[in-house]
Amino acid sequence: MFRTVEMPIWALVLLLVFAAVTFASHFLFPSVRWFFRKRAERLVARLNIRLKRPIQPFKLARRTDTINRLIHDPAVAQAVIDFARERGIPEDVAYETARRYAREIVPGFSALLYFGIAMKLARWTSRSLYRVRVSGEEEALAAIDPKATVIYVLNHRSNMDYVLVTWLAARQTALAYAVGEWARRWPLGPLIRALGGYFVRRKDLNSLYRKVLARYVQIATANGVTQAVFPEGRLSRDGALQPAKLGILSYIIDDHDPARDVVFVPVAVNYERVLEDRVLIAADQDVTRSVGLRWYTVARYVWRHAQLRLTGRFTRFGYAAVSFGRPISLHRFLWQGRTDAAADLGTALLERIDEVLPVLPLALVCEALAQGARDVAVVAAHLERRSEYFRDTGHPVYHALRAPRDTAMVALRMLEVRKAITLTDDRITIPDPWLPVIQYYARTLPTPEIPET
Ligand SMILES: CCCCCCCCCCCCCCCC(=O)SCCNC(=O)CCNC(=O)[C@H](O)C(C)(C)COP(=O)(O)OP(=O)(O)OC[C@H]1O[C@@H](n2cnc3c(N)ncnc32)[C@H](O)[C@@H]1OP(=O)(O)O
Ligand SMILES: O=P(O)(O)OC[C@H](O)CO
Repeated sequence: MFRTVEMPIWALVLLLVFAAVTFASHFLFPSVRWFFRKRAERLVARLNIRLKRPIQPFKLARRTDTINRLIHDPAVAQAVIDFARERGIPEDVAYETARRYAREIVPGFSALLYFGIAMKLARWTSRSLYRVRVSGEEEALAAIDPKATVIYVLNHRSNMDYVLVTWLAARQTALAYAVGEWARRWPLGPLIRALGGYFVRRKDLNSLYRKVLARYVQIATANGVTQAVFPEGRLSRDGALQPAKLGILSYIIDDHDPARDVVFVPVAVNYERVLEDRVLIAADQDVTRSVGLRWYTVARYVWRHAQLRLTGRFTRFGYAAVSFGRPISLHRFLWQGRTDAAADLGTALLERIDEVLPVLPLALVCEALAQGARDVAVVAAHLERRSEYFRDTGHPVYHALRAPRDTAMVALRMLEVRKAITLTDDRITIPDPWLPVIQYYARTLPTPEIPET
């Protein structure tokens, strides 16, 4: 018992490492986890007093519990059996596939990360890049039944959309986004999950995957989780609004329980400078239409941006405007009787986004240029006329300065800084490679009304 034992140093080190790991996993990690859990619970309790729409217990459940709940859902269990039969594979293999899908989809949520860090970062990023303007938020949200599940429905212009809108919504609630498979890569994947985003695949979908995704969306909706969806399903490549993808909307409709209404809040976003504009335009001209954004392109951009800031040469990218439209109550929408509710809802939501799409000076200037104006006075006259028109049709119209010529000049200077135009006295020249950019911004204006014949 008390005899001395000799052992090589490497074996002693190994022994100590094992002992340390065992100690940490049995005593330290649980208490550290418990410590953070307690802190998070206290934070959630405080937040839920302040937030208009408190964070739902479902969102705070442990990720493994939600995954188990999802794969033991009766509809998923049936889909597992059907999938196994369809593919001629054993049921336990199909079951494992369903579990893999559930693990891929289900998020966790860290209130500490979301409200403590991400929202501060989102506010700083939004404000330091843009002059942020918001309209219609109070009116849109005031009349919504507090028991209803709210789904924010946004047009997709830029990766800034969710940064901006999540920060703006943080006074009301935490948003859970449907996030494309592009963000599954490390380190984005775990980060987005911890911010409550659930992953969706946009291609290679099979019946089992669809069922797992559909049930996740339905269970979250039934449990009151406030969500955010980009119905266009991807970034607009040409600046115009795209037709709605109906997947998520149809899942929500299919499981609608009149006892808990679902209210869709249209949110329209526009920028005077979309950070990815040229990448999107290039994607629009590519056969695959995929965005060729590489990490080193982003790193180079961030580096140049940092240089501009450090040398005090950075000026903000003009306006970023967010506007809230008229909400749609699903209960009332379905009550009106529909043959294709998903298609009708998708169209109605995009129309309501279009209805409140913010009108920014740079877009009006680009519209004039795209129509052939090459003189500052003509551009200014166009801006004045079109601003009035859009104001009359109920769109939020933003002007930095009152005089149309001054407003037009601010936008023209922004284009000049990018070398998208040259200004000689009052004459404007557009180098050919920049024409698509001018047309892109012109298309960010609300959809022109089709004249009656
Ligand atoms: C600095 C600090 C930052 C802080 C910040 C914090 C925020 C931290 C979060 C990050 C946030 C990131 C945010 C990323 C933003 C994106 O990644 S956007 C891209 C991902 N999101 C989306 O795509 C959402 C909208 N998309 C959908 O709903 C898609 O439809 C789906 C679900 C992905 C499926 O894809 P799909 O197959 O292309 O879908 P679709 O053609 O619409 O049809 C699917 C189903 O719809 C149904 N359907 C279709 N048409 C109809 C119809 N007419 N009637 C009835 N049903 C129909 C059917 O059930 C159909 O299934 P089948 O019966 O054919 O099998
Ligand atoms: O536009 P995509 O298809 O590249 O999807 C990327 C995401 O929508 C960006 O948020």
